[in-house]
Amino acid sequence: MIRFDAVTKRYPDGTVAVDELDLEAPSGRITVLVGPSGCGKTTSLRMINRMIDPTSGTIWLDGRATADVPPATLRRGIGYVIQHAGLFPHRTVLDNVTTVPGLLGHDRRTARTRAMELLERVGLEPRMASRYPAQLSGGQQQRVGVARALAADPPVMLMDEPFSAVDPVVREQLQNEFLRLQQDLHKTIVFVTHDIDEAIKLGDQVAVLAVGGHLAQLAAPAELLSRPASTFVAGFVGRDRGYRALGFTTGEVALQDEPTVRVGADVGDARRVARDEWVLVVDEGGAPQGWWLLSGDPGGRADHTVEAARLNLGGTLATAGGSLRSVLDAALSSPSGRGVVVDDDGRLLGTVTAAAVIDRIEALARDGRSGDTAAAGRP
Ligand SMILES: Nc1ncnc2c1ncn2[C@@H]1O[C@H](COP(=O)(O)OP(=O)(O)OP(=O)(O)O)[C@@H](O)[C@H]1O
Repeated sequence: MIRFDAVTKRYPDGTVAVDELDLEAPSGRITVLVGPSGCGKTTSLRMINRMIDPTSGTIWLDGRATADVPPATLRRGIGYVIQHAGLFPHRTVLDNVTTVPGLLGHDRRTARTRAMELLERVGLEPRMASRYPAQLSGGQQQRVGVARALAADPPVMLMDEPFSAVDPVVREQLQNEFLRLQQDLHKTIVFVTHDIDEAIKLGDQVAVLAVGGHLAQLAAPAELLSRPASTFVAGFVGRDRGYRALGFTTGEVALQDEPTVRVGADVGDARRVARDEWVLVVDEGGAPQGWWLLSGDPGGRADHTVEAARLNLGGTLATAGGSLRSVLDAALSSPSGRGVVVDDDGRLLGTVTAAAVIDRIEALARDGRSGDTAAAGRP
């Protein structure tokens, strides 16, 4: 665990970047520091590995005051990833990873094998190993940065805006892979971002800092969205937070039976079972394939069967036990107005209307709770 105890950083010019900060980052979890530009996120992060020393206060790492540990020793147990990855431009990808201090003590072959494993782990193909950083995309460079930080297998990782320099699609991929990696590795991570959506997606807990290095709120993402502690946090957390909070809320919504036909069925059969002009079409295994519009059927066609090519694929699928946000989205995006809910194997369980989801949300709100806001839940 990392603990900030009344930590203040005043720079020589008098700027107070961090002011009496008290904060705990639990072991094995992701703590995100988020806040507007200049609120002291980077300063706080760099005080953990002593790139910056606090003016006053103490930072504890697993019960030891970091001020008592020589910086080089401290940093062996702390990986550090920054924006643009900070790779050595004149070294290959492989050399960038093998030359970190944690691997230096090993013989060349061991270091190389470990580096190749790490590159694979972060999703890079072996052929990338001989390239130079400039020959990689921004996203690939960030992956190398993560691999390098993991090289010494440090229990702690500090990450300063590691995914900010890439486009939104790559960014989302990197975030998802990072979460998958953390499920295996259980590192103690302190992650800095200015992007509240990234904070909410990645953090087990989120610390919102205000300019001057004050802690405005420390809470799990769902709590931050549903109960911002001040107008500053509410403003920072931003619009749509009621809807986004649903991403952390699970709750049983009663499903209705949905009549279905198979791909290739006779349109007459579809008409017989249909509840309205939309019929849900499933495959042999009962997995939903799309919706068939009866009134859109030209009639009198020779084949006159339900064809896969003419299905409406507009609706998203929700998984039973998923968030109410995903169920509501399935309902709102369905051409029939009925959201399709499937089991973990993708087989149809039933459908649900947006009205039913809203009723459920209102009932939960009436009960004064926000469903099972699991700390581990992700939107
Ligand atoms: N070496 C320095 N000397 C003087 N002031 C500094 C120094 N480094 C940072 N600051 C100031 O300390 C405050 C906090 O800076 P810091 O970089 O920690 O903020 P940040 O939240 O990470 O900002 P950003 O999101 O813009 O990177 C800012 O007002 C900054 O100008």
